[in-house]
This record gives sequence, C-alpha cells and structure tokens, in this order.
Amino acid sequence: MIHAFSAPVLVVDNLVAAYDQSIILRGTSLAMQKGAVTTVMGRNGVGKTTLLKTIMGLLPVQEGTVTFGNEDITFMPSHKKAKSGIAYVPQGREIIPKLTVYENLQLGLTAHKDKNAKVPEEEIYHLFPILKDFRKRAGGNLSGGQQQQLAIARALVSNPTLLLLDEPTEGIQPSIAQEIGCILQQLVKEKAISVLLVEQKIDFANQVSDHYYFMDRGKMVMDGAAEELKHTALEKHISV
Ligand SMILES: Nc1ncnc2c1ncn2[C@@H]1O[C@H](COP(=O)(O)OP(=O)(O)OP(=O)(O)O)[C@@H](O)[C@H]1O
Repeated sequence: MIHAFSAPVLVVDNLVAAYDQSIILRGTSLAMQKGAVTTVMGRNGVGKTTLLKTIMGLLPVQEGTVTFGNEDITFMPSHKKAKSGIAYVPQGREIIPKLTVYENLQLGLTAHKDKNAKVPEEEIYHLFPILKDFRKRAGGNLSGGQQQQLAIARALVSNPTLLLLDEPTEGIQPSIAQEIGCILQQLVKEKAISVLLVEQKIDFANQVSDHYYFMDRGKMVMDGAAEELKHTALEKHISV
C-alpha cells in the first residue's frame, strides 16, 4: 500500500541509455513510493527491460540520474547496487538448471551485504512452500511457474528493499500467475518491499499494482494510481 507523504524509494530522472549507437531510453522518468508495486506497461520493444537493466547498472547511463533513498546511484556498479538493497529478477528467470533449488537460493547470498548471512529458509519456505518440497531437486526440472518462484525467492535471499521484476508471468498459466501475485502482495505487506514490475498481462497487473506508468519509445507517456485508471486506458496503451 502507498503510504501518503512517504519519500519515494526510487527516482529516475530523465534517463538516457543506449546499446552502442542505438538510443533506447530517451529521457525516462519515474518516482516509486515505498512499500508499493509500481508497474511499467507498454508495447514490445519500447524499452521496459532496458529501463530495469539501466537502473540495475547493467547498461551505462548516458544522461539523467537514478536516486535510491537519499543516495545518487546513477554510476554505482551493479554489484554495489545489489548490496545496497536492489534485487533484479530478469525476464527468463536465469535459474541454473543443474544446481538444486537450495543451491540456486544460495546464489542469492553473493548479493547480501553480510558475508556471513545464511539462506533464511523458514521465511522463504513460508512464502514459497513448493520450494521446500523441491529443495533437493535440480532447478532445471521445475515448471516455469516454480522457476519463477525460485527466481523471486533467490532475489529475496539478498534481503532487498527494492525488487525489479521483469515479466514474471511470461509463459506461466493464469492460475499460477495469480498465486505469484498473492505472494508478491504478501511480500509488500509483510516486508514493506517496494516492487518495480514490468508486466504485459492486465489481469496480473491489476491484481498487484498500486501505481502505473505507461512507456512509449523510451519515455513515460502517462502515469496514475491504479484505482484512477480504467481498464480501457490500460488496454489502449499496451495493445500492439
Ligand atoms: N542487447 C541489445 N542490443 C541491442 N539492442 C537491444 C538489446 N536489447 C534490446 N535491444 C533493443 O532495444 C529496444 C528495447 O528493448 P527492451 O527489451 O528494453 O524492450 P521491452 O519494452 O522490454 O520489450 P519486450 O516486452 O519485448 O521485452 C528494442 O528495439 C530491442 O530490439
């Protein structure tokens, strides 16, 4: 839930970023409230994934700023961003197929600021009971929905305050997507984590979002609180 008057957890101001000569972000700006789900929607190829990568420091910023809490993190290397509390769950999930579920979870510790930290198993399995049952199973043998849960769980192992989540429902059946939506809501409520979500599916976005931004050709073209936006506005902006 958005806490009125709280300071934004993340502010992106006039961001410009490119792959070589090809400019993708053309002055992108957004502000995220703490403990809320902010969702970026837009057609394929408008730059949503590029925005998450640039915030995470995986693509250099050419112009503009990124502020996390009170800190300017525009040029902070990605591993430092991870240690300062930002976790990124990429599109496609990037589970290591040959490692077990538990070993995949352990990978999240590399981004933890305390080098003696352990996987908070009780907390993780409370949120994702299926991962407890499959603890010793190879990550590659999990279904798409289970791998998505594992990817989010692995991100949580680093103890983030901000989660960047790229199309978590891609290739996942609606009932499982809804389950993941419930877990996300629980996370935001119980742990006051802030989520920046890139999403194409309206039903899922409606289930979890507090605030929307619509992106077109590297810029935000509209934003608003979830309850202010009608279904039709959402559809207009994401229809291909
Ligand atoms: N590694 C790359 N090198 C060069 N161009 C890229 C690279 N990755 C993406 N692009 C291009 O950047 C543009 C924006 O891509 P991006 O993945 O950010 O879009 P998106 O809004 O997330 O779309 P989608 O929903 O399809 O993932 C596209 O034109 C894409 O072809």
